[in-house]
Amino acid sequence: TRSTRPQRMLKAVQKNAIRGNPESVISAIDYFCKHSEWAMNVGDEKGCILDSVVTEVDPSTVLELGTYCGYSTVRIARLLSPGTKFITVEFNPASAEVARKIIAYAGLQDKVTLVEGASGDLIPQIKKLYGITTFDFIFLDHWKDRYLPDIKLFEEYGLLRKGSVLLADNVICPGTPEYLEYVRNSPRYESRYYPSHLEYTKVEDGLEKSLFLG
Ligand SMILES: CNc1ncnc2c1ncn2[C@@H]1O[C@H](/C=C/CNC(=O)c2cc(-c3ccc(F)cc3)cc(O)c2O)[C@H](F)[C@H]1O
Ligand SMILES: [Mg+2]
Repeated sequence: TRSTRPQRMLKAVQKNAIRGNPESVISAIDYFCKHSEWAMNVGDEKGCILDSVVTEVDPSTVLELGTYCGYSTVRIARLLSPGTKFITVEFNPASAEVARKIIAYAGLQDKVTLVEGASGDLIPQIKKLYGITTFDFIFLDHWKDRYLPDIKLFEEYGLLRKGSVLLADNVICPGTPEYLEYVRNSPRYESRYYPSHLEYTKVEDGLEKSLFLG
């Protein structure tokens, strides 16, 4: 049977990257997406914005929704201080398997807890299952129509604190209009748009950073 795109991406990492070297894993995936097959990783341009926000926040607790192949997981994990709790959520078992292998190839498996499941099911249980009270940094990159319902779950289950930073991918393309409207109009958030481009293209896209005010 034909391989999947994530499986071909993993092969490219195993062929072109250096085991234990996160930068080379990131470069190998970007090269694969630019020269072989486009894939919906946050990419190098938006990835640099992601890097700068993670570095600025220097979080002790991190949540990522939508692991996919683990590209942004590797980007984030490589910047975290020792002891940081990082949970990434992926409900497609095939994607989760590829992500685990890519994260391990980068040597970052001890920094990341990859949870297989749906964000809507996991969020209510995170405190109980992982002993996390609030998240300092959340990266949203899963189904675009789930950003808004999930941010409301964060509020409902008390997973945000004054100063929590949420960073959302694809707020222009494919777009997350309801989410944008919410975070930009709610008095409980201070939002800022970071203009960029859809990964590996010249199409306009960007990231929305939202600070929870408590
Ligand atoms: C709903 N709760 C979930 N819980 C756990 N894992 C989940 C959940 N929902 C999805 N997943 C998991 O998260 C991933 C889904 C990512 C979706 N991403 C995109 O669609 C997306 C699309 C484009 C795009 C732009 C232009 C174009 F022409 C074509 C595509 C660009 C992007 O950067 C994206 O991120 C994974 F696949 C799914 O199993
Ligand atoms: Mg995305």
